[in-house]
Amino acid sequence: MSSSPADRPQPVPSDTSPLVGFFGVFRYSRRALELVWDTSRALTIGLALCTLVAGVLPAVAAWVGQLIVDAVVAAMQSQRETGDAALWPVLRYVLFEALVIALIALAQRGLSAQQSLLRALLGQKVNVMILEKAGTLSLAQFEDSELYDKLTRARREASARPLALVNKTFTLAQNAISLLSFGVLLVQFSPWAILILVIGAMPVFVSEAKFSGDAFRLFRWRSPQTRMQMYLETVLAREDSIKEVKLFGLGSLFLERYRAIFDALYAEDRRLTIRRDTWGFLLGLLGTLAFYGAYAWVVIETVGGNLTLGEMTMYLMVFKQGQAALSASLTAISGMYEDNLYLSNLYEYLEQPVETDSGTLTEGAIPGDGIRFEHVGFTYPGTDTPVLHAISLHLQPGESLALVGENGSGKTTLIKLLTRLYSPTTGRLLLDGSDLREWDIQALRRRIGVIFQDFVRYQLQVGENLGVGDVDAFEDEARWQAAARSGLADDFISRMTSGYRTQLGRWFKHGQELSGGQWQKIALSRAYMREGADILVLDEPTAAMDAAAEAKVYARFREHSHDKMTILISHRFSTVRAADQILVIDRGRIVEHGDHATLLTRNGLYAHLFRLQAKGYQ
Ligand SMILES: Nc1ncnc2c1ncn2[C@@H]1O[C@H](COP(=O)(O)OP(=O)(O)OP(=O)(O)O)[C@@H](O)[C@H]1O
Repeated sequence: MSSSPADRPQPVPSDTSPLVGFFGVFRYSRRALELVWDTSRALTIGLALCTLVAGVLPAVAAWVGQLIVDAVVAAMQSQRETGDAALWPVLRYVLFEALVIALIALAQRGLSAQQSLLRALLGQKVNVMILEKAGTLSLAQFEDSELYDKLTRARREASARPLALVNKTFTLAQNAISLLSFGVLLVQFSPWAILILVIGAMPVFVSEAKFSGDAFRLFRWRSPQTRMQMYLETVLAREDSIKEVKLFGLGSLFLERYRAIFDALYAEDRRLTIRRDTWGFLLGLLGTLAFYGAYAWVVIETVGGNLTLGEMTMYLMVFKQGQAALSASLTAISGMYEDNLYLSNLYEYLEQPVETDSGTLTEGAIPGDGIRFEHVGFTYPGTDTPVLHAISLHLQPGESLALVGENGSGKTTLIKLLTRLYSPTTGRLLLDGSDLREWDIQALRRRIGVIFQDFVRYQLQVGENLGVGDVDAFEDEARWQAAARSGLADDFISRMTSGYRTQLGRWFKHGQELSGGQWQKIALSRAYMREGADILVLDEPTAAMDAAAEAKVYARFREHSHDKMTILISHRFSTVRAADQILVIDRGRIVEHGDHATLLTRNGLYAHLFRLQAKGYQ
């Protein structure tokens, strides 16, 4: 299993005291409540009201129960003494109790109806928050495995967790209200009875708090394993990886690894569950013992004539329901730890600091100066080895630049710096005389049309796959067609069943798949959608095309780019040789720089590689 530093279990705050742990369950309740409040005030108020009603009414029902029994006893006595007893005084209490029970049912229905409405609204709200935040993160942040982990976990449980936490907080409140109102009734019997009940319940509370804390820590600690499980699920069940999984027979190997991770996690879970439930049961017995001790006390007092039958009925009901309320509270508390874990993850993700795009320039200090790299060096975040060293170059409008170098020499990285996906670690990069960092990021990106080797194959319509190249013309059919003509894609698109409206990819009905070369033509056309761009960057755009298509692509490219700056990355010297400047990069350094003729006469690395490839074609 991978064990990069980011994957290692993170140190966990050691708030091991059970009480600190206990109050920890409320850490995110306030924030969850705010979130729910922002989502729908009416539903939140409704939820709170129903909680209150459902919390108080059980005690009222118990009290009415007492009134019924006492009224029955009085009526029986009057029947015995006078041979007549009025029924209404008894029946009105029965009616009242029926009303109270109906109200409890109404409150509970109200709770579940409002909860399901809130769940839908909240799921949508949290998902939008997560995705909006994703739009503000830098590429480097996306590549940070820990942040990515937070993002995926936040998305997986977006709809359920915040509401679950609010529900459990409310359940706890409801049960606390019930317990309090039971207490009000019970205190008339004896304050000692309450004390006995509270003391009896304490041990199980403490143990629940301790084990829930352990579970919380366990969840956090095992996050890398869970992530690996999620990854294996994706590889085993996604159409883009299934081809290799089948051909290499990886299915059982990966499934085995998936099972092994589960087994290890399950063993830990089982140990914790057994310990938690054994202790829960033993300590719970203490509580039960206290309850039934108090129960026996009430019975003895009634037999001794100190309590009426009605009071006895009420107290017994209070004890029974009190115990139920207590165990519901415990269940809520242990579930709240898990919800807290989710919310801490969600908020850590949402509060991730974003790099501010400080620049505001929409025009450079020296318009027409072009692109300048001045001693640019770069090290990827989270690594120590520089991948670019002291790169300097100047590209003017109308000029073309080709980058040549072995795999991993740093060509794509250079483009990532130019497009400000990253900023240089040393040196600076200028466009029209102004540092890229001073440019307004949108203005800068409008000027650049780029296709990376790993361009995206959107599962959208063909036309939309072109339209993404310029969001302002996303739906503009005339622009799609013009771009497709420039990218040599119009031919095959017009032969497709629904032309530009054909759905691509296999995820949706009637989706069609394209060949590798056809996809590249789509990507190329996408770059041509950027009509305002005067910097065109093609990172190995023709690797999957046949030779005739490639020759045509470059002829068209040159037509388009006579007044633009073009940067081309290619391993094919037949395309590289036409560039005005050729930069040969080796392990992040410029080793040769010049045009084709100059570099051949220098007889260096370029000449060597060129001849090697030419020989291959003979
Ligand atoms: N996101 C990243 N994080 C860390 N290191 C990276 C990242 N992307 C690339 N690298 C490293 O940077 C170096 C340069 O990679 P780059 O993609 O720029 O090479 P390239 O010249 O474009 O290669 P190729 O010809 O294979 O496309 C490589 O050593 C690579 O391992």
